[in-house]
Amino acid sequence: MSNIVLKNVCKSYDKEHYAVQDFSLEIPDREFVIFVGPSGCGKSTTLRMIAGLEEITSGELWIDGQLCNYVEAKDRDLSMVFQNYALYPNMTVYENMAFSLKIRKQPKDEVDKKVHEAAKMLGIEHLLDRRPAALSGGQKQRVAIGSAIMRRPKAFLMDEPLSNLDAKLRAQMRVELAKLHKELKTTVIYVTHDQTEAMTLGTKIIVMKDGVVQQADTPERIYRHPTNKFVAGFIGAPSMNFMETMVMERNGAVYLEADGGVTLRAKGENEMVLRRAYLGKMVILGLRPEDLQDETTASAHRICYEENQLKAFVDLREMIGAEAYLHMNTGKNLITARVPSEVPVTVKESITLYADMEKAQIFDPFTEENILSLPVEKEERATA
Ligand SMILES: Nc1ncnc2c1ncn2[C@@H]1O[C@H](COP(=O)(O)OP(=O)(O)OP(=O)(O)O)[C@@H](O)[C@H]1O
Repeated sequence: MSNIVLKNVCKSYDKEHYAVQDFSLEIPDREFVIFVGPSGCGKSTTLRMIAGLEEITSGELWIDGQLCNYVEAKDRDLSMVFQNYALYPNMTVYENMAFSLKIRKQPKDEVDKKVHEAAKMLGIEHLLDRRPAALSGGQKQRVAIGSAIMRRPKAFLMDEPLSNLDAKLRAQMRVELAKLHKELKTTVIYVTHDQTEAMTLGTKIIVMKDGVVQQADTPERIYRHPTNKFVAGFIGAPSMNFMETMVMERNGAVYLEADGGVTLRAKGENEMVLRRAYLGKMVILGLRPEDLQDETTASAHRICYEENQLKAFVDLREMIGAEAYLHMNTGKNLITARVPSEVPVTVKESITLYADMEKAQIFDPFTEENILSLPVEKEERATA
């Protein structure tokens, strides 16, 4: 069992800027936590502080109930996997994997058993006699992971372990890491800037920007209930569409009006909040590409109404396989829809799309916060 807690952890390298600011998080045992965010947002620094490779400027790090700020890296019982493999070039795969157990003076036959078990799990048994120079990138990464899992540490810390691999290998290793996590039943803290890795591997995702945590949540909630416009735009590919819209009330219903004659009716909790706080004001409407559908798909999803349709002109059609991305403009706004590739529309044609307004996200134009995350609304809904 291991439990890792960070309390208001800060890191500043130069006394003027914070690389990490006020980072608080509780990581229960067996969680697969992902730190994700753009380059320079503080992901690796946070991981390195947990590992003990970087000093904590202020705040507290607790591992299994022990304050660890000043505990040396080697005494924290954590195992780290780096992007650049960190293998000993003059040792064979077997020797690399056995190394951490040998220096702990474990019996030879036990070491041998563990190496073979891990090699089998990772599909590298046939490579045990080779040296790292004779391995491909994917094989080296498997060996690095194999070396890390020889011991059963309190947690595995992984810093972009798959970023040197090509797209196909990365996808394959992603699946293997997910399986490994299930088998090893150990906490993993994993740094990436790849949001597909974040969404598929994480049980919890921490989205960071400029050293500050923006949202710490499950992949589903990060995707469907982003706390602000940054998280909404960062997670999801193609990115969420954003449109500046004016909030209007007509015949008792609340509508969002954008340039180019776009008028969409607000639904659910969004409607409630817009009516109370935003009538006659601007807001930013966010719609994921898959929540803009052609007529046939919209009918199947029962979202085919006049009050949520918009006409757009197709600038580019990208064929992906089962789906196509339509890059369009509605006058002022550029938007992307993800539709079945059979939808018969080509470049320079216009198409009518239906927005699934139940799934729309709406952001305050000044704070860029999701209007459903505003404190006043939280209070009111909590007491409703
Ligand atoms: N040793 C250092 N000295 C000074 N500044 C540093 C040092 N290491 C990192 N930084 C700064 O701290 C900030 C966070 O860096 P960090 O490496 O944690 O970002 P990251 O999110 O992991 O980025 P990337 O995805 O590019 O690896 C950056 O502004 C970086 O320039």
